[in-house]
Amino acid sequence: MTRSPFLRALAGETLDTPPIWLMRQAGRYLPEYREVRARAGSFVDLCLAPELAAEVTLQPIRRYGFDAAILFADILMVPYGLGQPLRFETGRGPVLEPIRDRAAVPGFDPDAFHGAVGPIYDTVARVRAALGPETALIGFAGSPWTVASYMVEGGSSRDFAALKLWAFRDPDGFGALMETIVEATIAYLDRQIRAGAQAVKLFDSWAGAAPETLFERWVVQPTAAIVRRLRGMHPDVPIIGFAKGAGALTRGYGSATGVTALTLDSSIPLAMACALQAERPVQGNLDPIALLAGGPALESETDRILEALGGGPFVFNLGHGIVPQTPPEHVAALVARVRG
Ligand SMILES: Cc1c2[nH]c(c1CCC(=O)O)Cc1[nH]c(c(CCC(=O)O)c1C)Cc1[nH]c(c(CCC(=O)O)c1C)Cc1[nH]c(c(C)c1CCC(=O)O)C2
Repeated sequence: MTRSPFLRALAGETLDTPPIWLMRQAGRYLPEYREVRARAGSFVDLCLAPELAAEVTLQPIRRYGFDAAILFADILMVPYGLGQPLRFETGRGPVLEPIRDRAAVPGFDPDAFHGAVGPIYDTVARVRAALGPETALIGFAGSPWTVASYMVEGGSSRDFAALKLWAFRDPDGFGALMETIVEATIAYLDRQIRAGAQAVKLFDSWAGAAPETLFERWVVQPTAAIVRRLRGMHPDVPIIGFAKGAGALTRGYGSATGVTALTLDSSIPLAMACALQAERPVQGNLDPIALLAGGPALESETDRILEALGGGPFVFNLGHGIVPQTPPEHVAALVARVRG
């Protein structure tokens, strides 16, 4: 089977037209998503309903012909699978019962975990069966540091004080939590790959909250452990790392973790992106607000990125997720611009 453009770029090929997909390409900016969402019950219910989750995964592929689909689920399905109560409140985001000491750390029980999140593997299989060979399917999980941030803070956070206090004061106890998350994440991604995911992405959305010492110990090392073990099981499946907000620490992140490719957020200057691209394929990094703006600003921002990174192994993407207010026509205009 000829590989899709997306997988070719991740294998290090430079393509005449870079493949494109967008973070949060399935979501509230699409009327057809809002329609399914309204009849799904809760957001967690939607993530666990294979027919509906497959449908919303495919919606942006039908509309725009993106080069990759990303499984519709959430990074917080790992805490859910570990038995931590989870709900999403409108206007507030995720709400979890915080875990803040070693006594509260759950162990990893594979049967209970896969029993709870098993429908997600069905979604993967359904989506893979519905896609043509030219469209790749990406599986994903959060990186342990970011997943831990929600488990410890009990939701989104501004300063990550509870997370960092625990990591600084009690590295052994915090390490027990990280160990559980690492084991669950490996098992979860292994099952996504076996169900049909052809690449996986590790989202470390809050990597930028960690100072250098915590970054090395709790962002890099757990990610490296996941990469090493998954690669042993699935040597040909590319693994994309996304250490959002890591700034200058992004330089060492690729080689220290062993990820195949890097997603770059919009704060990474293109000169630095080019230097990183000399070592591994890169993906990014249009500002989602430029996509919201549309018009000449969107065109010039897009062209700068294409000029800087189009001459090497590259996947066009945003530097973070599409914002819900984005007009769907702006996405169509972006795809047309990238495909020339
Ligand atoms: C940090 C994080 C989360 N989830 C995710 C991350 C990492 C990427 C990032 O930094 O954004 C990853 C994620 N979340 C979702 C996907 C699905 C696939 C896709 O990208 O299209 C993916 C890959 C769906 C979702 N996950 C969520 C929605 C919106 C919920 C809804 O439709 O009601 C979607 C489509 C909810 C969610 N999920 C999360 C939060 C903080 C929220 C609330 C904020 C918000 O509402 O945007 C946690």
